[in-house]
Amino acid sequence: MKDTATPALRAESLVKTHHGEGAPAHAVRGVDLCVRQGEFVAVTGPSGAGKSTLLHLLGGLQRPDSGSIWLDGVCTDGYSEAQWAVARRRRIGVVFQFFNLVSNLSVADNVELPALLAGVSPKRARAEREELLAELGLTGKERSMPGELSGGEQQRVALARALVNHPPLLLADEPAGSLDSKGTREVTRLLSRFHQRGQTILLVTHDARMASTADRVISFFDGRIADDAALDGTPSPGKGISAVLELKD
Ligand SMILES: Nc1ncnc2c1ncn2[C@@H]1O[C@H](COP(=O)(O)OP(=O)(O)OP(=O)(O)O)[C@@H](O)[C@H]1O
Repeated sequence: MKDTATPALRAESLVKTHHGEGAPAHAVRGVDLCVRQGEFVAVTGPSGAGKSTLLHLLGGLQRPDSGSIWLDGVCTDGYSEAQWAVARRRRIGVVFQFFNLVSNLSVADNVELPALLAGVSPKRARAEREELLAELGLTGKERSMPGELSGGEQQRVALARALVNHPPLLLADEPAGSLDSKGTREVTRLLSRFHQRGQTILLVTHDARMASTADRVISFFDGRIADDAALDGTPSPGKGISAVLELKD
């Protein structure tokens, strides 16, 4: 049985400084974070606050200068690239603003690829893909190439790809950042639907309506958590569902 007491994600004293051309950018300056199983957390904040860097650290796409990250209670200190790659295949789904689809693979192949890489049989990968594409309203698009789809459709394929291995945690960085308001509503509804089924989600977004569908909103400012709605002692108001119901076409 799933241990719901163990946080889906925990980070302690995370620090990351980028050394580029100019002055060092202190993107993450000591972040402690705990995300419960099944929680939907939105991270908001001004441009340059360090939100994307934080998500990259939590997904193992960049390494912290110091601090630790636990996935489902397992400490990732000392994880190799290969171990992070396995974690991203099995335990963390990642969706970014720009779809991250393989442009010369069909929709079907894009979605099945992570499953096949994780050792799932071709038959099961196909079944998972069919189920997800149907769920995301993409049946009939299997043979299309990413470049033949609208932005909203591409982002739904990216979601299918991120979720095909049923990762306990979904990290989404501005998943609707390149979409119009209709596409944003589509992605918002889908995230909410997956959350209602128990998916843990950590979402970075500039979109206030999208953030309002989460259980908890963290404001990130200058590399630090400036405000965390879960810290003020109020129980989660369950506003997520009502905010989604308010989203009209
Ligand atoms: N690879 C990098 N090399 C150098 N500096 C970087 C790098 N990535 C990010 N930075 C800097 O780190 C700081 C935080 O950037 P980050 O992208 O994490 O912020 P953000 O809150 O996600 O911004 P946005 O909302 O605009 O995407 C910024 O000053 C940025 O310029």
